[in-house]
Amino acid sequence: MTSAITVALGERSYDIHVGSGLLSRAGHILRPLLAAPKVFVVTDENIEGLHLEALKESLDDAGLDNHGVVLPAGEQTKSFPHLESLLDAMLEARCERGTTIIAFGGGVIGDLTGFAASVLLRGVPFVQIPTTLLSQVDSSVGGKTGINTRQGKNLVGSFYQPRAVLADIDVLSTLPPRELKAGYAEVVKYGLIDDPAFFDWLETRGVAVVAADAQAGRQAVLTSCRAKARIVAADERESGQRALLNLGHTFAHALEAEGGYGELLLHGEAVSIGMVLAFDLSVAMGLCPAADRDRLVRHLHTVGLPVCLPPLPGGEWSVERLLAHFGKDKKVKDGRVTFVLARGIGQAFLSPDVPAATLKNVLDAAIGRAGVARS
Ligand SMILES: NC(=O)c1ccc[n+]([C@@H]2O[C@H](COP(=O)([O-])OP(=O)(O)OC[C@H]3O[C@@H](n4cnc5c(N)ncnc54)[C@H](O)[C@@H]3O)[C@@H](O)[C@H]2O)c1
Ligand SMILES: O=C(O)C(=O)C[C@@H](O)[C@H](O)[C@H](O)COP(=O)(O)O
Ligand SMILES: [Zn+2]
Repeated sequence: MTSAITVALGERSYDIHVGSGLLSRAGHILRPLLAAPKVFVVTDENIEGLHLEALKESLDDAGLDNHGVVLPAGEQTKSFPHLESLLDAMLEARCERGTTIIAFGGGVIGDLTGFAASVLLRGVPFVQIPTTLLSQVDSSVGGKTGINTRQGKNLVGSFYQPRAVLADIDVLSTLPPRELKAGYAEVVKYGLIDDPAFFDWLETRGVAVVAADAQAGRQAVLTSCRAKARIVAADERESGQRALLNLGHTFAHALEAEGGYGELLLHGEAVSIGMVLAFDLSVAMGLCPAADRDRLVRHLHTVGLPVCLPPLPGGEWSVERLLAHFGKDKKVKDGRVTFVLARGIGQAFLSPDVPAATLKNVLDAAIGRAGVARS
């Protein structure tokens, strides 16, 4: 069974299709949405070996003229050099304004491809076919595209909405366990933001989600996509409430940058640690009961996600360096970072008023615990 969730954005509205067997029907689902029969598929080398043939067959069956490129897998691909070679490949294949670009992969492929589509010929249509849990529950929806730069994570990019999202939950069966768990961190995020009942559900079914149980996975994807669609429809360009989707991310992006994008921590793992730090900060500011922070730590630990900084290979974590990354966060206004804090599970809110000393204490304590188990 397939469910469709609409991201309501006026003339830029689109559907997120969630279901089983969608890959084999992709061509027929997409055909009526395309301006021309030419498509250009962007994927990575892991997905190429596992799922690309099935997608190509489906596009051929629908009479689509398909071209494409296979990129290296991993976070390092979300970079200027790969953006350049991707745009070159698209131009070489004679992509036109009516050609639809298909991002077939995880968040790395989706973010890079969406950005390329937004600048190619000043904007060509694109579609997301997400293949990781993280990309199905988060990155394929909402139109944030971009790359990492030397200065920081996602600092160059665009808001550019896809024409459709096709989340085939069957493809999650080939995802390595570490990747499945990393994606699960973004699922937990929705419970923490404003859905305590969903967090309760995750406490009973989360272990099944990270064990690749299809029914639990489908439910997690559907609930997450509904939450993201609602938030994005209300605030597409993050002028307010959309920033709640950044819960844990100011910390996470700094950890990812310090750890060498993708080398030490996957994005979802960094988000897991970052959400704990956001709750630590909320507790330290006297805003959140410690019991809620402990409940979050327990749950993340139960599903096998990190809750503490890992040791930094070849160096030491530094409060000053982390603070310098925070200063480049996109939520900085008049030199002050807006943090996503919580009054409890399901009660996230935005605050530009975090005392510097409290933040420093929380970071000092986290660095002191680096590599140490916490429960
Ligand atoms: N745009 C947004 O709103 C948004 C939201 C969240 C995260 N992100 C970004 O997403 C990125 C992380 O995405 P990700 O976690 O999907 O990582 P990813 O794209 O690197 O994919 C993870 C790994 O899984 C492999 N893979 C993908 N699908 C597979 C499958 N079905 N079977 C087997 N292997 C498969 C990939 O080749 C890769 O090695 C980060 O750059 C993050 O910043 C963006
Ligand atoms: O869609 C959003 O909005 C998010 O913040 C989702 C995040 O999970 C995602 O990691 C996003 O890329 C972070 O955005 P950024 O603007 O902080 O780079
Ligand atoms: Zn994220």
